Amino acid sequence: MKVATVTLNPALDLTIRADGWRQGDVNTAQGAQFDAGGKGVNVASFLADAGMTVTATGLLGADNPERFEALLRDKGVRDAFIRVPGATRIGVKVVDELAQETTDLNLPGLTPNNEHLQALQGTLDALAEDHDVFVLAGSLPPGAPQDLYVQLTARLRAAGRTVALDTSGAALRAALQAGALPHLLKPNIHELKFALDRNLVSDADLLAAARTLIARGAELVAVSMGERGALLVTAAEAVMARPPRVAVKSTVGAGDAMLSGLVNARARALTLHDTARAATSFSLGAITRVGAHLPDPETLTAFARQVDVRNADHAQEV
Ligand SMILES: Nc1ncnc2c1ncn2[C@@H]1O[C@H](COP(=O)(O)OP(=O)(O)OP(=O)(O)O)[C@@H](O)[C@H]1O
Ligand SMILES: O=P(O)(O)OC[C@@]1(O)O[C@H](CO)[C@@H](O)[C@@H]1O
Repeated sequence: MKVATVTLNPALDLTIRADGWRQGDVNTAQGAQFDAGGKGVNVASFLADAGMTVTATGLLGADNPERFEALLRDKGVRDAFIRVPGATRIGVKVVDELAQETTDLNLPGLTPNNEHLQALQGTLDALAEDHDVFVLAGSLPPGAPQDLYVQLTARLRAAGRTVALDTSGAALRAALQAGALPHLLKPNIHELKFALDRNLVSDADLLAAARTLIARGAELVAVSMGERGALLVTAAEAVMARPPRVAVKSTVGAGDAMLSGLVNARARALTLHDTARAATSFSLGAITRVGAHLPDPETLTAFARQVDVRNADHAQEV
């Protein structure tokens, strides 16, 4: 199975470790590192670590592509990014390991023109010839139409391809209102509340919301809730996956790892219980290191064993 990830608004992530830092103070930091990032780039990196054949496309700034090129080369991911003038945005991530907190400062990104968007469409049409799954992930770049993911999803579905979507804000709202929903959706709970304009208070509310999306054509909806885990819903089943407590190095990419685990589990035709376990183990692997990399298979298996997965039809309040 071949997977293509689509990152329209990648980011060069600058992770700064500053234990005990305080907003508005002069703070001392322990260290910093740059990583090629953006949700689809992270998914490509996780899936390559899981042994899958991956192509990464999207829009990449021509002025600072080196770290992205190096990551894709090192992981054996095919680079099908369209270069656009300017530098890819920086995403600042301040990690406080003492407080176990990660703070994100995401810049807006480069503005593509019509030519870039048409070139992207051409690349996707070509990839749709022989790629089975398309992962559309991350925010839209400034100036892009809010229904861009709706258009891409409709076209890829019409070509018979499987589509997974993880986005936020107005782009997610548009995607959830569209006629053709993606097969796989992984919003976090805040993104889902905003997109549906509903105050989802209990597990029952969440389950009902996910089921409306399933009724409208999605095959799997995974609503992630940070350290509280994730609710996974299909037409036949619903499960709640609670992670164990771990020492977090950075929560950046936790959701991307979960999405990668869902895609990987689908390729392996796992049951929903095993999918929940595997996807959560990917997230645990991601948050126990900085950068979008999975640990060795033994560590992943050990994490998977520690995930508490139960039927969610009679779940407790979240
Ligand atoms: N602090 C934590 N402890 C244990 N597991 C966590 C923690 N944070 C996240 N996870 C795991 O990662 C999964 C995805 O996390 P989360 O809901 O934060 O995704 P997200 O908001 O999409 O993340 P991002 O946008 O940063 O990639 C959770 O369902 C959970 O299994
Ligand atoms: O602005 P977006 O696209 O919503 O999020 C961008 C981003 O926070 O997502 C990844 C983590 O999920 C990071 O690598 C990146 O900086």
